Order: sequence, then structure tokens, then C-alpha cells
Amino acid sequence: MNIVIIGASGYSGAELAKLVATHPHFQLVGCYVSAGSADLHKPLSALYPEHKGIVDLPLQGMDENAIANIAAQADAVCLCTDHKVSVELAPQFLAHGLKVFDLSGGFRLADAHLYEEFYGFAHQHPELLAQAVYGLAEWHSEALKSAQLVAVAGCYPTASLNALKPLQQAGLLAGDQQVIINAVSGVTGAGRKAAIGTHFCEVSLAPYGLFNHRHTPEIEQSLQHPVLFTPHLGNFKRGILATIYATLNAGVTLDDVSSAYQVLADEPLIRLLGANQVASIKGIENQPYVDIGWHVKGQQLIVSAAIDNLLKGASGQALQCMNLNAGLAINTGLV
Ligand SMILES: NC(=O)C1=CN([C@@H]2O[C@H](COP(=O)(O)OP(=O)(O)OC[C@H]3O[C@@H](n4cnc5c(N)ncnc54)[C@H](OP(=O)(O)O)[C@@H]3O)[C@@H](O)[C@H]2O)C=CC1
Ligand SMILES: CC(=O)N[C@@H](CCC(=O)OP(=O)(O)O)C(=O)O
Repeated sequence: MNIVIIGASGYSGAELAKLVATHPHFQLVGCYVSAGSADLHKPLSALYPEHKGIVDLPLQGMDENAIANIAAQADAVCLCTDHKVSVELAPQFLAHGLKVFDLSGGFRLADAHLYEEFYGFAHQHPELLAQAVYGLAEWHSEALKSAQLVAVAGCYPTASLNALKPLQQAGLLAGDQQVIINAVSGVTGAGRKAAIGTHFCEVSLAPYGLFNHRHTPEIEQSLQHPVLFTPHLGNFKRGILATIYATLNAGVTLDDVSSAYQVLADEPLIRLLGANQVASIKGIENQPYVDIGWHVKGQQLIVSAAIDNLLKGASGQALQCMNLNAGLAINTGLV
């Protein structure tokens, strides 16, 4: 596949550019930013010196000729752009027959009305929501093989869902109890553009998005179980640690929980740390995995799950989806 990345100068786009450029079967044929970008024409490696010799392609602008130029040279585009930009761009590429892998939340929710409530805009292409395949790679591998439009799963949902879906699927979670998810993200989760809230000297561990973060409906849609999700911003660069509290059905044992996780045992990018183990940021920084550990006391369950937000939470998982779509092993180019 010849691949173009839009939003290549951002944190997830730059990470994905490196993964595609070093992939054994994909070719990176273009890197794009907005038409008025301050980084126009610079090689990506001028912004990210660690990419030197790996991705030296220049950043091109999304001007009026860009869509046609990209359609002439690429088989697929990766949208590493803001949700609203992705919603605007995706249909234009689909109309040219290109595959679209969108890293934003623009196509993740099935109910268009939720976009007004949780994203703050009315969705302009609700007809595409039913067509989009949710890119939680390990859980939708069959549908991803033939998808034209992939809505790569969000970062917090990726950690939370891989930790909870095995238990939900095995019927272990008490149906009348909310699951509580407290998750801490590094600052790269907020993107590259400067803002006072993510300024190094201003960041202090604190919750945000209480009761209204857009990942709540995304998690609930896939889990089919109510959650109380609270994200936190931490003063570190990359990684997400989710600590999850749930009530188990009466009689469920630690062994039952451990057995339920075996559904993921053969997945190369999921590391089951096991019972009485905890996941950590250190374990997954710059790694493409999700790490999961669990503890049980009576009916109480605590699960910890960790991912690198820019890899398993964004570009790594996008590459997993692209691998499946191209008929390759899910971990090609990752491990
Ligand atoms: N960071 C993370 O951990 C994760 C991010 N995501 C999602 O991925 C997407 C990108 O996030 P992130 O990498 O953090 O964002 P950044 O803010 O770091 O990067 C955004 C990129 O989009 C470019 N851009 C802005 N406007 C346009 C436009 N109109 N046309 C083309 N390119 C444009 C920017 O360049 P310029 O402004 O110079 O044009 C930049 O390259 C978001 O939707 C985010 O929600 C998903 C999972 C995790
Ligand atoms: C720390 C921080 O700000 N994180 C972002 C989530 C990361 C992201 O970009 O969200 P998606 O995975 O939905 O694309 C936020 O809470 O909005």
C-alpha cells in the first residue's frame, strides 16, 4: 500500500510516519499539514530530529489540488487530524476510492447526536458512521480486513476496553454496577500545539473532563456496560495508566477472571501480566503493547492497564488496522 499521512507534523502523525516508513510492505509517499501551516515545506525530520534518514519527506499543504494529487499516488490515507477536520476530509478521499484510517474520534460513535453533546459540533456526514469499522484492532479483526473507512479507537478506550471486554464477554461483571475508570495520560495526549493547560510549567496531576469526556460514550458503546470515566493529566510525556474498579457477580473467583483474560492470550500486542500484577507507564513507554494486570478481593476487582498513547493508543493501533486490511499479520512492522 502507498500511504499518505495528513497531520504528519503532529505527535501521532509523526509517530505513524516513522512506522510506515520503516514498514516492510508499506510505502510512505506523502506527508501533509494544513495549507497555512507554519511548518510548510520543512522536512519532517527538521521537526523531529530522531526521524533524520527515516522520514525526510517535506510537509506539503492541503491546498485546493491536494486531494487530487494524493488520490493519484496513494492507496490509503491516514488522518492524524482534529475530529472536525477528519469528518470534512474522509468523504473526499472515500469518493476517490482511497481507504481511510482516521485516528480522530470523527467516526467512532454510531449515534450522530452524541457528537453535539460530546464533541461540540453537529456531524456533517452521519451516513458514514454506519460504514466506519471501529479500529479496536484485536476485537474487530474480521471487519477490519475489508474496511474502507476505519475509525481507529481512542487512547483511553483502548486501555479500558482491552481490560474490560474479556470480563464483560465472559459475563463476570455485575450488571447493575457502574465500572469506574480512573486514567492518567502523559501530555503528548493533548497534541503538539502550544496551550497554557499543557505548558510544562503549568501541568500538575489533576482530573479533567469530569462526567463529560467524549471517551465515555465511546467506551460504553463498545463495552455495553455503564462506566464512570475520569481522565487525568500527568506531568510526564507519554503513556496512559488506567486503574479500573468493578464489582464481580457473586461467586466469581480470581481464577474465573484469569480464565476470561485467556481470550487475549495469543494476541502478540497484548501482554497479560497476570493475577496480582500491576501495569505501569515504565513498562509500555515507546512500546506497542497494552499491559494488563488484575487483583480480586471478594466481589471487588481492580484492573490496571497501560499503553503508550502515541503507539497502542494511536499510531501503533492504526498500523495494526492497516496490517489487517492489507492481509498481513497484525503485528507486522511493530514487533
Ligand atoms: N496525541 C494522542 O495521544 C492521540 C491523538 N489522537 C487523535 O489523533 C488526531 C491528531 O492528534 P495529535 O497528533 O495529538 O494532534 P497534533 O495537534 O499534535 O497534530 C495535528 C496535526 O494536524 C495538522 N493539521 C491541522 N489542521 C489541519 C488541516 N486543516 N489539514 C491538514 N492538517 C491539519 C497539524 O499541522 P498544522 O497545524 O501545522 O497544519 C498537525 O500536523 C486527533 O484527532 C487526536 O484526537 C488519537 C489517539 C491518541
Ligand atoms: C491528555 C489529553 O488531552 N488527552 C486527550 C485524549 C487523546 C486524544 O487525542 O483523544 P482520542 O484518542 O480520542 O483521539 C483528551 O483528553 O482529549
